[in-house]
Amino acid sequence: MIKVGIVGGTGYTGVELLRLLAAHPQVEVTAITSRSEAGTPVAKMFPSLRGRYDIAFTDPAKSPLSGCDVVFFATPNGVAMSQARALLEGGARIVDFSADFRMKDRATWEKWYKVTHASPELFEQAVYGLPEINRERIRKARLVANPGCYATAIQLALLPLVESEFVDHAHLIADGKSGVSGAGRKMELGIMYAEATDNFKAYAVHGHRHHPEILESLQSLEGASGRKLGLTFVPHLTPMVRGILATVYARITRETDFQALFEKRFKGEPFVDVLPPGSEPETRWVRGTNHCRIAVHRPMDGDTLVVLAVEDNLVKGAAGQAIQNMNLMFGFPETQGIDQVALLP
Ligand SMILES: NC(=O)C1=CN([C@@H]2O[C@H](COP(=O)(O)OP(=O)(O)OC[C@H]3O[C@@H](n4cnc5c(N)ncnc54)[C@H](OP(=O)(O)O)[C@@H]3O)[C@@H](O)[C@H]2O)C=CC1
Ligand SMILES: CC(=O)N[C@@H](CCC(=O)OP(=O)(O)O)C(=O)O
Repeated sequence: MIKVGIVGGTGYTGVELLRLLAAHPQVEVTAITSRSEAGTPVAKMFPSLRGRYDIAFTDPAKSPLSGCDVVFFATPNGVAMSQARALLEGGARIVDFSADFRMKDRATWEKWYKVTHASPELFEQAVYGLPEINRERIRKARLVANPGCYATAIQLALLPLVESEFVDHAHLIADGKSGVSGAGRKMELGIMYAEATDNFKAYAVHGHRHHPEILESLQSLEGASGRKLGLTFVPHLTPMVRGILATVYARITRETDFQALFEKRFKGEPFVDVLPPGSEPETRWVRGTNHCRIAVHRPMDGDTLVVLAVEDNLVKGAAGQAIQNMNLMFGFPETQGIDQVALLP
């Protein structure tokens, strides 16, 4: 049994982490922080967790995390980078949901996040937490940077293509559609019910912060070395609560069996499911689960490959992937606590 601390337990990814950890047999959640709800019992704020958690939210300023084996930061950008060092020195391992440690090129990171990084040495040491590319490094890591939700779906859809030589790597296109929970649990005009429901829009078309994250990570793959990748990424907000559908387009330059390429790449991956030919995946096929389901298409037998990937932004895109990383870091079975089946309808 390991002791778990959560910073930011009242947000969407924090409460999703609590839901999933409630079913994990090898963890005890000993501290959950919130500045706004300090003192409130967890089960009072989230009655769905009644009978599962017998503790209250604690003010993070009261150092409730000492003695934890692992601390999850389910907090906005900027929090983990100023608190990680002390926790690591105290012996904890960290999984950060935010973007604080996701990249290696600090100048590019600072340009996108418009701050100077508070822990440059940890920025270098952190391991990017996408198990499908970094499993062995994650096992040994003390600090894991959980990828962004768009970044997870889009990279999984692109991995077999970027690692091989069958498409034009300079002109890849990724179209991302996200549910509103992707924006977090906060008051903001654009995500209010009357603004986001019965509506559909693109945003951050000029540039989204997951774009450099995706490019840097894919560029670092062994199979991609030396080749310059070009990606156009356009995110969209859809009137659903959870889920991401990523549609990726690539121009075919050499013939191969693309279905077989994807099946081979993800064979044995517990959370990536390459669907049978002709499938058109729906976000509800993965809702509440840690799966990313992928379909490979070649419309009209033409020269453009279309890859569809669905994930739950709060699970494989955040809390579930964080637990997958924790399982790897602590030598637990990789699927422990995160082998749920989606709820239909
Ligand atoms: N939503 C999603 O689908 C995804 C989110 N992420 C990332 O995960 C992180 C959390 O996202 P999400 O759950 O949506 O965010 P929310 O806005 O829903 O929740 C943020 C949480 O952090 C706490 N918090 C805020 N500021 C601070 C602070 N300065 N110090 C300590 N705690 C703080 C809040 O509680 P309180 O204010 O009471 O302290 C709250 O519990 C973000 O970095 C986000 O980018 C990553 C992938 C997907
Ligand atoms: C719908 C929506 O608003 N989604 C968020 C992405 C959430 C996420 O994963 O972003 P981080 O990099 O901050 O962790 C966005 O586009 O900003």
